[in-house]
Amino acid sequence: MIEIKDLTKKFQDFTAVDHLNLTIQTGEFFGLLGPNGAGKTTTISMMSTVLLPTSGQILIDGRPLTRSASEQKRKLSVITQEYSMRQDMTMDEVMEYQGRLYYMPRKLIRQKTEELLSFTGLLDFRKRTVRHLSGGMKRKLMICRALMIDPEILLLDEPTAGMDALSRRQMWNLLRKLNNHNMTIILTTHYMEEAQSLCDRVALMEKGRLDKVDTPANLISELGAYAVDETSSGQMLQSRYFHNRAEAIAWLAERGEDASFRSTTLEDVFVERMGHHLEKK
Ligand SMILES: Nc1ncnc2c1ncn2[C@@H]1O[C@H](COP(=O)(O)OP(=O)(O)OP(=O)(O)O)[C@@H](O)[C@H]1O
Repeated sequence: MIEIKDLTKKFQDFTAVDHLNLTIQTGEFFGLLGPNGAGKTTTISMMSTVLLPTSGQILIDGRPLTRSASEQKRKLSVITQEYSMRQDMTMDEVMEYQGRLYYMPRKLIRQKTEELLSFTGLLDFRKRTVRHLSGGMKRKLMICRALMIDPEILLLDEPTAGMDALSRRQMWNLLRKLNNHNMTIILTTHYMEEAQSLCDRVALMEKGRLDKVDTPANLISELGAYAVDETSSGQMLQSRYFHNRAEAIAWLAERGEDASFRSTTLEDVFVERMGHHLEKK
């Protein structure tokens, strides 16, 4: 279990993360969502101890996470937005280098490399250098590298940013597989469809503060699970949300041609909640 308690990060006078409180259960698939600058990456960076909190703390299984808490740190692996890998190394070499960093025996390094590259569908490309990998393959390789030390918790900062729809879905399947092996996964994403499809619960952040934490289904049902989009001359005007299907259909009938009916999505929740906050600026 991960407990984030009153976690705050200031950069000089600017507060990037403001008294954040969250509890994430073991085996949970958890999403950190929020507009640009909400504090998601800063939160992930504190969870990986790359950044130190200004105040507050993070507990892993009840014990404080600090830079020197090697037992707690070993439970976590982080995958950042940057491809922090040497371009001239092959996949095999990247994995071997990682294993050696953690003083793993050679035999175990070879065995885990085989196992992980096969698990992620990269085995056929193991002799390729990083320079010659596609963006999606590089991200998968970063996951393999992060899994080398058998972490219990995987932190991913925008794991599918810039990926095409097919590669994104492959990545989703891979993350689901890992989560099914009881790995706790925490990711940040700007893709609401991704969060809705993968996450057990999501936290909506805005300006460093927590706005709401819940399951995507609860957030959607709170807004109203039935949506009617109102249009005029093919232009989208606004969406209305209904808790009751019959009411939504009645409204649709009233609007005639200038409306369409659909299910509400997490993206609607995001736009409604975050748009509201922006208007208050
Ligand atoms: N090293 C730093 N020094 C000063 N300000 C910083 C630093 N790192 C982040 N910030 C600021 O903190 C705020 C939160 O940044 P963060 O990168 O955590 O946001 P984010 O939610 O991950 O955004 P995005 O979705 O754009 O990646 C931003 O306003 C950012 O400019």
